[in-house]
Amino acid sequence: MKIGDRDFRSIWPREDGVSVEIIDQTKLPHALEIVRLSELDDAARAIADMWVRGAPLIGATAAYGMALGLRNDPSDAGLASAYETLHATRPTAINLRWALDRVRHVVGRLPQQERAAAAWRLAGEICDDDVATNRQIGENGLALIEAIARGKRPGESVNVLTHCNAGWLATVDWGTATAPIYLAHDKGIAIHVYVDETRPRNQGAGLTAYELGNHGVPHTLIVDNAGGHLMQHGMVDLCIVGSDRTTMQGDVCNKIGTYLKALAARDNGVPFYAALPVSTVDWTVRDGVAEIPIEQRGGDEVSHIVGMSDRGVVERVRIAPETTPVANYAFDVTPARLVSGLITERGVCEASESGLAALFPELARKRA
Ligand SMILES: CSC[C@@H](O)[C@@H](O)C(=O)COP(=O)(O)O
Repeated sequence: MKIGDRDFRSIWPREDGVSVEIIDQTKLPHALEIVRLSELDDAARAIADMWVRGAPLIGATAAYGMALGLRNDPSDAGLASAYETLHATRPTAINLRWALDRVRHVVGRLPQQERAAAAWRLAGEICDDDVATNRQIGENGLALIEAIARGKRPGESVNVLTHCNAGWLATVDWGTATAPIYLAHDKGIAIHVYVDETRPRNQGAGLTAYELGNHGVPHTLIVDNAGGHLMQHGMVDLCIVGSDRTTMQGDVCNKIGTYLKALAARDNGVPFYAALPVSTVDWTVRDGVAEIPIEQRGGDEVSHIVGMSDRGVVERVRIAPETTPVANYAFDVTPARLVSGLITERGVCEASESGLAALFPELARKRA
């Protein structure tokens, strides 16, 4: 996707063939800073400190991290240690484990001298596949938007609400929740997006609004608590969110606050979809509420806000008393019963075990 005149992916290999570059997303939307990752620890830090974030991009970065680690130590111990270092960075997004398992499975069988190059090639394939997958998710989700657009009067927009950033910055390109939006907009369908700010890290305000703005998609930033009100007043036609881990029965784990949007959507008859690649499905987990580990992050993210002052300086300010105890749950689980459907690369299915199994029989069978 474009930033200004330049086409970007969210991660790309450098021509030197020994390092990758990423956009430091903690600096957006105020500054576009590109960071080079040359070592395993660089990749681990980029994920843990959320220079890169979003489930598919975490996986892609981890795959490159394995290649960088194996370059220094291709032994079995080096492979295991790279896996563990990267796996420990963030607990909830399953794409991390998916990418690490894939690399370990492929390179673990190779002679040590071939491992780093093979991991590097595989990381590139994971990135390319992610782009194609998201584009396909976009095509499949586009049909939902087109169906709503057909019922609109001339000049009326389809209003979509999204939470957090499941855009191209969360993937390698296109995004999951945003891919259908970008395709609809590019096709000339009048579409408008309500963007939840997504406290505490404000990925909606800082990243989704930035992306949509760069692509020329009409959008409005709202506070996290506004969604229910908008839905009550018929201002939202469709909710589309991403997912960090979806269980085999269709429970959707995503950024904290997603569940409340789904409840409001159900109460107001608004369709609520999650868009995700199959790499986000955890076939080992059935009940998301009981089984998915929810990341808890530092209290500073809640007790402070970061933004650019009118003087053009990025500042961090406290909004709660110094002694106030803080809890910072980063994700929640929306039970499948509240999800209208899952938009995947193979089509849209019911959020249920049978729905997922119908689209991905080979994976459902393997895990049964
Ligand atoms: C297309 S990715 C979907 C999710 O990863 C996204 O909605 C999300 O919750 C990201 O959380 P983050 O904590 O910014 O990594």
